Amino acid sequence: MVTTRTPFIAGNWKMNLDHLQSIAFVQKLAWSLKDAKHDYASVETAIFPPFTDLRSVQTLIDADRLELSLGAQDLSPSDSGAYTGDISGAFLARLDVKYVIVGHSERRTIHGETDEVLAAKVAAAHRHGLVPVVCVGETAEDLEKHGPSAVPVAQLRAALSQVPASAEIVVAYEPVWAIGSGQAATPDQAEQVCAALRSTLVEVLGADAAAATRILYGGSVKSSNIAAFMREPNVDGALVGGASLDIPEFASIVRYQHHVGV
Ligand SMILES: O=C[C@H](O)COP(=O)(O)O
Repeated sequence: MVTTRTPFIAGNWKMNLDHLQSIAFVQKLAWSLKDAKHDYASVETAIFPPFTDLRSVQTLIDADRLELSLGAQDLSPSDSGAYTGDISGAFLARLDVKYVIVGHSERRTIHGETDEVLAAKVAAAHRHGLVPVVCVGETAEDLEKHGPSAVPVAQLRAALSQVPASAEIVVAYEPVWAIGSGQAATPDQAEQVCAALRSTLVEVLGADAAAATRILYGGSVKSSNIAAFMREPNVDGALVGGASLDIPEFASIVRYQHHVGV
């Protein structure tokens, strides 16, 4: 079976840009991509603003018919009730949010999220028709002790424990040591782990679902290294943090197909 996976470039704003800044930012990004005649069909482009920006950004996307996909940075494993500070997948779905990041290493380390919580969040996303972007990745210590693939593969298995083969997911391989460090993995390193993650998808979800699932690399992605990652057969896109907050830089990442030598 031949499956073509649409490349996916996602900007995770983390806790940056308030709701007013987000409007100006999205307008400028859209103009920049329009000026460059970006073909959204050839590279799906998504942004993941903070929760408080989602309504403003969704209204803008809707009013200006922008082809940007909207994502949220997290969701509650529960649907409603006494969970102070949590945001339900049902609320996100009402705002036309399509994707939701789960298991980002910053949630795992700062908020102590376990693989069990992550699996429950993946299930909650699917209950509300959201596509979870499941983040996995090893720390520098994991890398030294267990090699590159063991921890990301174990995290993926745990996250998939409640996923039916028919449900769409996106996987993001983000080595923790590469996030925000300026020291990206090499394309070879990324490919090695992404290939192991795809084999895991084959085992757990079956060959067809695995072939259709997009696997992203994340960790110090910039306009100068994106094209090399995208040449790898098992890397289908990128989850971009810091560089997604710089409009010319993010627009250049999104338009990697036009870089010289690609
Ligand atoms: O979600 C994005 C990642 O944490 C990567 O962040 P970074 O591009 O700033 O290294």
